[in-house]
Parts: sequence; structure tokens; C-alpha cells
Amino acid sequence: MTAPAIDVRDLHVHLGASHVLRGVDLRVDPGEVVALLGANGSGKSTLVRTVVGVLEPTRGEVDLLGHRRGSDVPWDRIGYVPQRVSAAAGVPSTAAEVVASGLLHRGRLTLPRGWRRQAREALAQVGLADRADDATNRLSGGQQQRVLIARALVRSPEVLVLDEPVAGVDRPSQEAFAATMARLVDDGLTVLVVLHELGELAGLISRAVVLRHGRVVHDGAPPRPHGEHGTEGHEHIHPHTSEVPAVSGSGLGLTDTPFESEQEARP
Ligand SMILES: Nc1ncnc2c1ncn2[C@@H]1O[C@H](COP(=O)(O)OP(=O)(O)OP(=O)(O)O)[C@@H](O)[C@H]1O
Repeated sequence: MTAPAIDVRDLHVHLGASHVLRGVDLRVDPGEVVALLGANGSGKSTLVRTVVGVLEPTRGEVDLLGHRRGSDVPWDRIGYVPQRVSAAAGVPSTAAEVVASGLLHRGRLTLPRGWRRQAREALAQVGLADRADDATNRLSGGQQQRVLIARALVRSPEVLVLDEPVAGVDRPSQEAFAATMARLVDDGLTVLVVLHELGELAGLISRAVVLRHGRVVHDGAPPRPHGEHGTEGHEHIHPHTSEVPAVSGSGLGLTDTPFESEQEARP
């Protein structure tokens, strides 16, 4: 029997004084595309950041590709696109250099031979083949987000975890992203994606998990759009107001993860 790609059991996470995740169970099987939905502050980012090893659970277990988090997770088979970071943060870099950093992970601190070709191929997957040598600060926000997706794809992951990959991204980048995802999912990629709107990805989603106040309140078919937003072309599935005010930055120590620098770059 194949192990689940992601298997979270009875997960509790505290951030500061807040009990953010309160007994979350989440299973993603190989080849599934699972959307993680919920109002602002419901705990979506906290869940995916704990899954990829950026945050520590207070209680509960996280297994990735059959490996218990905290032991020998094969991070090179897992890609992560964090929320709201700029690809242009930090030192000046070209798009290809940012993408190549995705080839580094725990235990590998030098770029492999052929990294330029790999970076270009990953950029081609997100429609940016011709921008490889451009400084990232010359790219639009949407293009920078595509660079970060290419950085996750460059290691040819089996599992891709994305935190609101198209939030605030221009239409051409959303469409390019959806086309890339469709191709990768067709090739068997497993996806856990935090979304506010199903949007262009609606046709790819096999299951939706909805969080509310740190608990799973729905695990099954994606919810249908409703109310005044239930019109063609507008798949709005979250309340407009935050249930809980957002606090940016984790303020926590970072352990057991190849993804530290992404969190440091978080505004
Ligand atoms: N470092 C922190 N310290 C204390 N509380 C935090 C911290 N980071 C986040 N929180 C709180 O944890 C809760 C969940 O936040 P999280 O970012 O996981 O929610 P979310 O569902 O991803 O929201 P959004 O849709 O706004 O991104 C919120 O109440 C938030 O204020």
C-alpha cells in the first residue's frame, strides 16, 4: 500500500498565546489535489507551515511521504511556495539564481552541475523562459510569484505545497499558473494548496478541506460558490472580513526544515 503524501493527525499548534490549530487531521494521497480553504485567521498558513517543517507542532504527528516529520523526510521530493514573499527580497539576483536556490535543501549546500539548464527549464514551465537573466526586481509581482513557483518546481517535487499562490497576481500569471498546474497534476503531482478562491484551479481540485478556528469543518467536495458571488467567473468562497486579526511573522525558532530563508523573507 502506498503511504499518504501528507498525513497529519491530531495536530495542535500554539503561536504565542494563541491555540491556533486544535486537533487537525489531514490526509493527502498521492495524485490528489487538495484545496485548503477557510476565513482569514482560520489557521491555513499555520497548517501548511507546520506540514513543511517551518513551525513545530505542540501535539500531534505529521508524516510526509511515509516519513515522520522530525526524522528523515526526503525534502528534495517536496516543494513549497510560501505566502506573500517577494522573489526580489534580499540580495540582488536573477530569476535563474532564485530558481536555482530551490535545488538546495537540507544536506545539499552547493548547486549541482547543470543548474542553469534546470533553472531555465523550471522557468519555462511557468512561462518565463525569456526572463532567466533578468534581475528579479525588474519583474512584476505576478512574475515574481511565478519565479517562486519555478523555485519549488526545479527539484521536480512529488508533492507541492502552495500557500495562496495566486493571491494578488495578475490575470496572465494566474492563467499561466493554472496551465502549469494542470500539466503537472496530469503527470501525477500531489498538491496541497491554500486558496481564497478556487478561480482558475477549480477544475483541478479533487477535494477541499475547510478550516474554521483551527479545526476542520469540512473535508470533501469543494464548496460551491454562493450568494451574490455565485456568478459565473467568480468563485468566492470565504467571508470578506477576518474572523480573527492577522499577525504577521512567526517569531518562532525555525527547526527541522529546508525552508528557513523563505520565512526570513516574509514581510
Ligand atoms: N506569530 C504568531 N503569534 C501569534 N499568533 C499568530 C502568529 N502568526 C499567526 N497567528 C495567528 O494565528 C491564527 C491563524 O493564522 P494563519 O496565518 O495560519 O491563518 P490563515 O487562515 O492562513 O489566514 P490568512 O487567510 O489571513 O492568511 C490567526 O489568528 C493569527 O493571528
